[in-house]
Amino acid sequence: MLTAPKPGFELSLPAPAKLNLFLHIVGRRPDGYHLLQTAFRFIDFADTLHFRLRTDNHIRRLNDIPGVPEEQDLVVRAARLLQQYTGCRLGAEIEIEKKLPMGGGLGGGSSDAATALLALNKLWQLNLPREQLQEIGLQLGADVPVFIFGHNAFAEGVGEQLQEIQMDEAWYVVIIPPVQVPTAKIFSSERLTRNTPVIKVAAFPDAPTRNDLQPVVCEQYQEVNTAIKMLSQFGEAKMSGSGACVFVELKTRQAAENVVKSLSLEIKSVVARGLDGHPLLSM
Ligand SMILES: C[C@@](CO)(OP(=O)(O)O)[C@H](O)COP(=O)(O)OP(=O)(O)OC[C@H]1O[C@@H](n2ccc(N)nc2=O)[C@H](O)[C@@H]1O
Ligand SMILES: Nc1ncnc2c1ncn2[C@@H]1O[C@H](COP(=O)(O)OP(=O)(O)O)[C@@H](O)[C@H]1O
Repeated sequence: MLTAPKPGFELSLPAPAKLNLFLHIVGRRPDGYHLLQTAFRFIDFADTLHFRLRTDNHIRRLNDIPGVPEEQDLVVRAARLLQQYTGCRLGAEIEIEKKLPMGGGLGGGSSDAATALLALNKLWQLNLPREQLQEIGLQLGADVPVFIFGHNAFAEGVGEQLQEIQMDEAWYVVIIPPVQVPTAKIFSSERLTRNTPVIKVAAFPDAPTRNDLQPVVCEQYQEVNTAIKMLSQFGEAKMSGSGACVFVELKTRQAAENVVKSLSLEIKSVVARGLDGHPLLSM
């Protein structure tokens, strides 16, 4: 998955999506953030980021992303935070080839930020260890650390306490409903249950699991409800994260492609392979 840099750039790197194979809300912190348990799996559906070194300290995003002003982009914020944290006086120009849906529950923005931290750590020759990059990443969002950790993981806390888990080969059909779900809105719902009993990591994947955010999202977004119903014909369909994307697991690529063929042409979907780890794990 690692490719030669695009001409004119020093580095071109993937930022893969994640699926939450389950997501239990087990409590709430005094600051309002939710304690959860989840299993993160990386898939081969990804954005691509291109990095060019600047010898001044400017950080520039080269392309427009509708709905995300440059200053709010998690990639730009990650780069600035890394500069602040290390005192580094170098800068970068960054192009983001966006494929992952926004507000999709696939962690696209978080993954872009994690790839930026890993890339700039190299480009600026900072040599920070991954654990330190994970701490910096956590300041940008609860989902950022796992993309730096790099292993498929069982996660606790707000998603930052990570244990590597091995996962079997699997293929996924992911439906991308035509809606964006704001994560904060779902977490603040009165209808959300916050008392699912804690499970042990060893209980996964055999223990019965679910996504506690799913009923709340399905109630508010009919498009997500419909996608779950459609995929339920083929297996246990679940929503990823706070939605809107919905997925079902299949054993082979062929089986996944057959599911896609049987869906109406109006339904936006992708077939993705479950990865053994993040493509930048060995970086
Ligand atoms: C739900 C999950 C599951 O992996 O994924 P997504 O649907 O976003 O992909 C994550 O927990 C999301 O992580 P992330 O998207 O990084 O969330 P953040 O930016 O940190 O938080 C956005 C908002 O969601 C709420 N939030 C988030 C995480 C958490 N454990 N408890 C919360 O209550 C907070 O209101 C926060 O202001
Ligand atoms: N580089 C980026 N890519 C996508 N979204 C970004 C980015 N930077 C900031 N955001 C903001 O983060 C929000 C959540 O995006 P994303 O992480 O892709 O979805 P989710 O959290 O549902 O998995 C977007 O709606 C957008 O406002």
